[in-house]
Amino acid sequence: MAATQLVNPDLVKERQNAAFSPEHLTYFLYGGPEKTKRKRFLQNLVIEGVKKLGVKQYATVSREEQYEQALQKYAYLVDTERQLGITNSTDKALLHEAVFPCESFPYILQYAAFINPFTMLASEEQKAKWLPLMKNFRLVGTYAQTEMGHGSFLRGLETTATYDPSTQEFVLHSPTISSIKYWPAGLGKTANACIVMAQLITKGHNYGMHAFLLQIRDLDTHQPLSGITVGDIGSKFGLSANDNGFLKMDNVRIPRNNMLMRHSRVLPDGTYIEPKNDRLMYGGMTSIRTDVVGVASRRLCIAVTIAIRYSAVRRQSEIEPGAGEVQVLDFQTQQYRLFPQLAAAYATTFASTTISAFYRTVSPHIERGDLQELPMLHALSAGLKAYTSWTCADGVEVCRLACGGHGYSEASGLPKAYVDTTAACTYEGENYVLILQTARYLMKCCRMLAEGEQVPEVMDFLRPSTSETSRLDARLVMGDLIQAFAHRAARMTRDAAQSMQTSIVKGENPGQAWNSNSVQLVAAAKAFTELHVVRVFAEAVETMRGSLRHVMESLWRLFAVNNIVSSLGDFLVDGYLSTQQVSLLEPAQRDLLKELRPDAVSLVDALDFPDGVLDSALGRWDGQVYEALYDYSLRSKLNEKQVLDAYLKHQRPFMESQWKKHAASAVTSRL
Ligand SMILES: CCCCCCCC(=O)SCCNC(=O)CCNC(=O)[C@H](O)C(C)(C)COP(=O)(O)OP(=O)(O)OC[C@H]1O[C@@H](n2cnc3c(N)ncnc32)[C@H](O)[C@@H]1OP(=O)(O)O
Ligand SMILES: Cc1cc2nc3c(=O)[nH]c(=O)nc-3n(C[C@H](O)[C@H](O)[C@H](O)COP(=O)(O)OP(=O)(O)OC[C@H]3O[C@@H](n4cnc5c(N)ncnc54)[C@H](O)[C@@H]3O)c2cc1C
Repeated sequence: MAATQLVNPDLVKERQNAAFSPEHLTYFLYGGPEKTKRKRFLQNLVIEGVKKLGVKQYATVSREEQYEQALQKYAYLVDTERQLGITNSTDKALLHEAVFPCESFPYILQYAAFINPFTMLASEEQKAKWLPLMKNFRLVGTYAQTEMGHGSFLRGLETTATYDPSTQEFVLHSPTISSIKYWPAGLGKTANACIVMAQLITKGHNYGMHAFLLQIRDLDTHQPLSGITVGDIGSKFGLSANDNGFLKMDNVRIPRNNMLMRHSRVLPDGTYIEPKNDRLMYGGMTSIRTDVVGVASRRLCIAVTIAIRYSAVRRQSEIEPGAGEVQVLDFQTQQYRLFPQLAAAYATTFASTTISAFYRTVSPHIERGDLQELPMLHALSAGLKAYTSWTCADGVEVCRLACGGHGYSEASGLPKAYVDTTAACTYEGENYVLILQTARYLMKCCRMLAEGEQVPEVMDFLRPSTSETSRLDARLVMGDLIQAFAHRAARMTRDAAQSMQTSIVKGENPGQAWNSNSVQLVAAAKAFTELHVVRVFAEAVETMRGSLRHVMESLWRLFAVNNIVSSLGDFLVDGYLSTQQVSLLEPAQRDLLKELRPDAVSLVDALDFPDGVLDSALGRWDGQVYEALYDYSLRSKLNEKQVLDAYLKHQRPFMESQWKKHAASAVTSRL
């Protein structure tokens, strides 16, 4: 930040009073001083670069302009990446975040869900042929899986790819209205190609969902190809700059070699060669789910930075009559709403780092055909995607509400952060559907343990424990708190397994038993995922030292205590926590709020978002919120003219007609 920048005195004081060095925490988060320096260089570079493009603030332009600006910004982003020779995913993510702060963009799936799944599913020969075209944007693509009628239940997809051996082509077809591909990002207007997921039919047999590369538009004119009907699905709850699209295929013929043939193949005569494991087809989704954990977590980090800085600047009401108005952050209720979001922002940050690392470790094994860790990766990535997107979407909304009236203005940056985060609860697998996949894995581990088989180490919490009561006391020892989460997850998992068994004994088939116990199964899977998050947050804190360790341990404790208090029944039902132990928690929670209060602003400063990423009048580093809000309002499109055409067209005639009617009746009444 510029040294001469005029900073709100309350924020200056907050920063002076911190008990730890936020810079050290920033280094911890971004991998050390050098990497932090690089992060700042990259983000500031593109924030300045975008300003020079002359694009207008997201919230002040129409959907069509948002779309156009997003294309313009993306072209600038890719040029910059290429000029700087950037290829690693961390640098790329930082640049994307700075160019598209909490904003979607039409090319969002070019790498995430076009090039990546293609790389996983295509043969070496196919990669050699098409990857260069994809990487150089001759082919701009998306992932077309969801249909109007089916998104969750992939076996229900209706699009067919029927092999015709006489021409050695597949015929892609949308047989019904419900089979129209619907929702894929960038499909409406931007993509000229896509990966289409369709039911593969050869020699009269349906072999289930497979991936095909389909060109949908002419590479030069961009007109849709014959047999293709494609377009934008229309305005949505958010993500306005994205042209999520529909696609109808009317007997579109593609060469045999457009089926992605790394794992399964169709020979020229139509013979089907099976994959080693049909779950490999789902690999692309697992990769995106791990990314979504990070995306959601960054949104909450942004929201909590905005809300805490604003709460330190905003003064309203008195605590002691006559003593002057206080910073709203001094109200206990404000701390009670915001500090748990701050803790969750850090918790989900560490969860994201660890699931990405796990994915990077396991994916080369999967590539080599060793699928041993795949079920664990699937269960954990599905659970964390659901847990994090729920936690972060709810958290962003809490932050928005905690900013009072100004939180409702787009100038706060919070509405767009919310619509962007809540979308993550649905895309890449609806959260309930996904967390039930985690529950499926828990049930499998219970069975394995019952049969004396080995389970992965992370699932050891399911082994019967010697202690059925907690040792928790007023010191809130980290190990005791973690043990409480482990006990809850194990008990809820075993109870769900037991209920399933009871349903089966009563005569329900496995599907019915699953459905009649699914509320319990979801609760167990959430408890397991929360245990994981609590653990990885604790592991990160345990590597810290000194004053940083002290403050982060308090934040961790707040996360743990807050989550116990908000699901107290889970911990009390079997007497694991006593009422006496529980009675310690709420006072401890209040003490933690008080303890964290002086460090709150520095804890969000450490997240190190430049103003260009926050894109918020309320969350600015310098705290000059009223100037920024006023400036935003003056730039409203409605203020471009003093008297609008709409006044002449609708308002004045309406007022005149009302007045005339009223005057006439007044005259009549006088007669
Ligand atoms: C950054 C922003 C980007 C935004 C991009 C958004 C892009 C999108 O939204 S793309 C569309 C995403 N769509 C989805 O995620 C669809 C969700 N549905 C599914 O994944 C599946 O239909 C699912 C998993 C729910 C059920 O599949 P189904 O084959 O019926 O599974 P099911 O019978 O429950 O399980 C079969 C086996 O496969 C396993 N399995 C399922 N998925 C996976 C996977 N991804 N990896 C490994 N194993 C898997 C199950 O664990 C199960 O194993 P087991 O039999 O040993 O227990
Ligand atoms: C912003 C956005 C971007 C998207 N981008 C893409 C994209 O690029 N490519 C793409 O292919 N798709 C995309 N999608 C589609 C998305 O992946 C699906 O919408 C999502 O997987 C949910 O499927 P659905 O819409 O069929 O929901 P449904 O399954 O119809 O969900 C409706 C309700 O039924 C419940 N339900 C369904 N099945 C079960 C079950 N087995 N057990 C319990 N409850 C169940 C759900 O929990 C939910 O409450 C996008 C969606 C959005 C909103």
